[in-house]
Amino acid sequence: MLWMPLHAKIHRTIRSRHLFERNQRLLIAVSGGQDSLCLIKLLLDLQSKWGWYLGIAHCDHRWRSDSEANAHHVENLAKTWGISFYLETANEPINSEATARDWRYQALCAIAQANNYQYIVTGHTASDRAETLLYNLIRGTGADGLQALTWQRSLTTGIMLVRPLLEITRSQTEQFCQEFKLPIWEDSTNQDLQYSRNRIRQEWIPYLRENFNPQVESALAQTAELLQAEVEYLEKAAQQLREEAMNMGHKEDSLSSLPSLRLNRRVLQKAPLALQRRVMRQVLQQRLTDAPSFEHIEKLTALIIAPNRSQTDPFPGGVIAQVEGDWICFK
Ligand SMILES: Nc1ncnc2c1ncn2[C@@H]1O[C@H](COP(=O)(O)OP(=O)(O)OP(=O)(O)O)[C@@H](O)[C@H]1O
Repeated sequence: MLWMPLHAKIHRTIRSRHLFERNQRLLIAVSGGQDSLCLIKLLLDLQSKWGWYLGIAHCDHRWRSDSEANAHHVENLAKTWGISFYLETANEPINSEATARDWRYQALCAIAQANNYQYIVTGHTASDRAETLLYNLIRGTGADGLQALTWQRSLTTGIMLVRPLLEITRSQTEQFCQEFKLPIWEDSTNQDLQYSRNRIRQEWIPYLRENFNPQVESALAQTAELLQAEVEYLEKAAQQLREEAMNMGHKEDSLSSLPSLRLNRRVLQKAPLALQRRVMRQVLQQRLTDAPSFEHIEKLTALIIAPNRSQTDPFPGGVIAQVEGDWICFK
């Protein structure tokens, strides 16, 4: 077998980041595009060293007219390689990117659960990470959005999503596919510039590459990597602070199943603004059905030093927060 630098790199990444152990069952999400083909070929070539059992899952969103042919194409590849193949087909065509993603992860989890896989593996690359970072930068998400795509994430109990290609760029996966003559299924919608994701990929990144930094994708992916560790650290610190601020403030509310909540202002006043904001966001995340907005978090954070009896406007769902001496109370 031809062993390329990419094989060695992925082998090292998997080992050093503890992405998988030996003899595990891995379900590989294969669209048929260059990234997931590169992924499955790399894992197949490493399979004997690690003793994995590999399966391929494909999701047919029925979005494109060639989607059924695409699914057959992936199925045939699985047959050629002698790997189990699982197909989920949407009941009706899904034509929005966000809905397609949600449905896809649900479908992949269902396949994994039914067939006893603990890992779902996708072909997201450093280029995807760079694009996600830029996309979230212009939406104003802060560090949490800029950490853009993590190596591992729990999807549901007992099932992890793992992305081993986060340090490999799209031009590397393309070159790898050419080298091994892997039959890439070209996704026609990737050319469609009505999707902001495609405009970032086809217009913004090339502009940055040509005018600012030839390695811009790796540079942005590296930024995401640094931010990931920082976000993790800050979230843990905020969680500890929240627990400290809630201490003794935790009393059962007889009218609701949620414990009524109060936060101690003296504890919060000693903390840096970065943690104050994170505590407030965590609290709101638990209380609101939608993700809390920047304004919601700022209003609540302002109560930490506001005069007694100050209060916020109602949050969606009607809850308000009010200062009662040393406490911020939620009603
Ligand atoms: N229809 C699908 N069926 C199975 N897995 C998918 C499907 N679409 C995407 N994935 C998985 O999600 C990853 C990221 O998907 P995304 O749509 O961002 O990229 P893509 O352009 O489809 O990537 P690729 O080059 O692998 O096709 C893919 O690498 C693949 O692992």
